[in-house]
Amino acid sequence: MIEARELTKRYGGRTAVDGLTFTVRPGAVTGFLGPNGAGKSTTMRLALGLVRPTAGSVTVAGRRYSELAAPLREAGALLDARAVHGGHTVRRHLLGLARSHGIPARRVDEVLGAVGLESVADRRARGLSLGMAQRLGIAAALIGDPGVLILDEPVNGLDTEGIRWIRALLKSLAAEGRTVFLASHLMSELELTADRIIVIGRGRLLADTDMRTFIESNSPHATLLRTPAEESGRMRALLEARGAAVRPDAHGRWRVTGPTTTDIGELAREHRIAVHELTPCRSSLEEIYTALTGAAVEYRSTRSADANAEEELSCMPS
Ligand SMILES: Nc1ncnc2c1ncn2[C@@H]1O[C@H](COP(=O)(O)OP(=O)(O)OP(=O)(O)O)[C@@H](O)[C@H]1O
Repeated sequence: MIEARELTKRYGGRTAVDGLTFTVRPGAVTGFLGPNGAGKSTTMRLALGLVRPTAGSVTVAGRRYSELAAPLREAGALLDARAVHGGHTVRRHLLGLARSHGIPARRVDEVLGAVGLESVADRRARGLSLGMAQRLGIAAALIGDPGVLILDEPVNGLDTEGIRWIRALLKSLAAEGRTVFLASHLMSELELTADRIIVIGRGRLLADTDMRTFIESNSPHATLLRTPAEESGRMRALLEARGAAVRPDAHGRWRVTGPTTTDIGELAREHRIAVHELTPCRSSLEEIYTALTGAAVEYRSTRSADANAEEELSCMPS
């Protein structure tokens, strides 16, 4: 468990983290999202005792990180995969960590196996690809078999196989009852991996909810409908007579807002109109996130990427 209460960090006149209160619970992967400069890394550093809060508090496993008797056994972290002595071999790096924290050396082979780095155990860290360095960082985070994992962009540099691997790993760690706190810019990946989501912007909390609720409650109540061309005018009229808003989409379908998907299907059946497609809409995490954080983006280009945020959210099959 990670608990932040009114957590605040100021650097001079700049507020990086602004009164954040949230709880990251065990047994789930919690995604941590926010635009560049929103304060994610600072929050993670505060949780790991690397910076001190200006006000408020953050605890890991019920204590401030600095008060943990065996920190690596309580919380493992990956903040910067390249922050490793380049001259050390993979094995030596992990052995050093284990020895300095009273962790048995056999644990090194276990974590090397868990992250798939056995074959490069004797290679120097500076010769590793970014993807391998990420795996080494994850091995280091796991070395104390901790109940809490704090991972800042662990997917960076991983190829498709690596991304699938880390997704399965994080889900299995959460299923074992661990707390997994994961910052990532890869929305589609986070959507697949995280059970819960915490969104911040300019240091402030914007959302703290489970992923499904976040997507469902922020998605448009709309349905895509395709009928045979000769029936589409009649279908539209029937829908509009019931107060539905009906617009064509770019693929020759009606986008229907108002009635439920079930009601639309029943209406078509009642009037003996064939239905070739009936798709309830939901938005992607990325679209909802862009709309939510539009106002909280600190560094934006003049031709802003969120210029489209005002536009209607798209439709993906639920
Ligand atoms: N050591 C520091 N000294 C001064 N300002 C800092 C320091 N660390 C972070 N900041 C500032 O605090 C704010 C939050 O930065 P932080 O790195 O936590 O954001 P982030 O959400 O992790 O961003 P990114 O997605 O780009 O990694 C930024 O405005 C940053 O410039």
